[in-house]
Amino acid sequence: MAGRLIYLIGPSGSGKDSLLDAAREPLAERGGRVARRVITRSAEAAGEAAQAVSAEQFATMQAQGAFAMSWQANGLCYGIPRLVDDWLAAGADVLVNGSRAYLPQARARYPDLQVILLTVDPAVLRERLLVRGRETLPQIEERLARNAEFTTSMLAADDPSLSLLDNSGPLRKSLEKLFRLIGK
Ligand SMILES: Nc1ncnc2c1ncn2[C@@H]1O[C@H](COP(=O)(O)OP(=O)(O)OP(=O)(O)O)[C@@H](O)[C@H]1O
Ligand SMILES: O=P(O)(O)OC[C@H]1O[C@H](OP(=O)(O)O)[C@H](O)[C@@H]1O
Repeated sequence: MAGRLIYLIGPSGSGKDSLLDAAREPLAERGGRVARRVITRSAEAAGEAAQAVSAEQFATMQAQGAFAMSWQANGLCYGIPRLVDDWLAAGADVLVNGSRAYLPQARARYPDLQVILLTVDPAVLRERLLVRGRETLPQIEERLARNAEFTTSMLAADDPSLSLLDNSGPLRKSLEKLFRLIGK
């Protein structure tokens, strides 16, 4: 039986990567997987959970059909490896760090995907981006502006297929909520 794609989205800085990192082991114990993104950013900024590539490498990988999904945002290219399709076909549930803008395309390709929207108090969000310090101040302001636009439109849409998960509190609590939402 095919597994389910769980598409985690939310503002930059809301904690998607942190939650995915925390979910990796407990999900693996239940037969699930967390996808590793390919991103055109430096290896240092990409961290362990993503593969850093140059723009040229990304274009080559894309031309070779290396990605199940790919998008551009924040001046970067993002790819989700084709490997996730093998995992899904083998029956594993797969968690991915997705893009809000790419949701319609993701839905078209995976009609049964489960969408989880992370929310976080706006003041907490700003603070988290500043403390993380991965982007410059103008880049952080751009991300906050992009987030404000999406948050308003996504919540206004009142989409019943969207599950909301508030990550304003401790990560451990959010992890418990995530596993409840995905029924694991
Ligand atoms: N529940 C939490 N409590 C406190 N700090 C948190 C929590 N969740 C995440 N953080 C911190 O907030 C910052 C942003 O988290 P993270 O990088 O996981 O966000 P993200 O949604 O993946 O962002 P982006 O989309 O920009 O990659 C990090 O410094 C992380 O340690
Ligand atoms: O704004 P939207 O379209 O939701 O997503 C844009 C992209 O930016 C974030 O990644 P990161 O902060 O660069 O790691 C998200 O995870 C997503 O891939």
